[in-house]
Amino acid sequence: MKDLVFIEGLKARAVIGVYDWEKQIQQDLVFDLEMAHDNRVPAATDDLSKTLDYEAISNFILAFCEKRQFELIETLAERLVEELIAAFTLSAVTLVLRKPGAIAAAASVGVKIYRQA
Ligand SMILES: Nc1nc2c(c(=O)[nH]1)N=C([C@H](O)[C@@H](O)CO)CN2
Repeated sequence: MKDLVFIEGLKARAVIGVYDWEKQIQQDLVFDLEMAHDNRVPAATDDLSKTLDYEAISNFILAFCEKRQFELIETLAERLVEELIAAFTLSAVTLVLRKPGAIAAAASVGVKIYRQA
């Protein structure tokens, strides 16, 4: 089964970084998610409650970034995916997390993880 629900280019602000100056400011983060889901079920019923609600998941990510603080983007990615799997009963998720302002000479840097429940 190859169906997905995805979120692309979700922009959030977070206190994130290893250096002292980074702990005093918020920086931009950008999230791409692919979440496995059998989309035939919501399509058959036309029922939001049978979907992975991308609005609810986006709001969850924005709230997570607002209230949590980490040094590494790896840690943020791992903790966020753990919470998403638990909160939305995800079976599998791929997360790409970019920190576009981190390296001036690079368009972006980041991590990509894939986790199964
Ligand atoms: N693999 C990683 N490398 C680095 C990270 C990180 O979170 N993961 N973080 C930093 C600094 O916080 C950097 O973003 C400051 O510009 C360096 N390398």
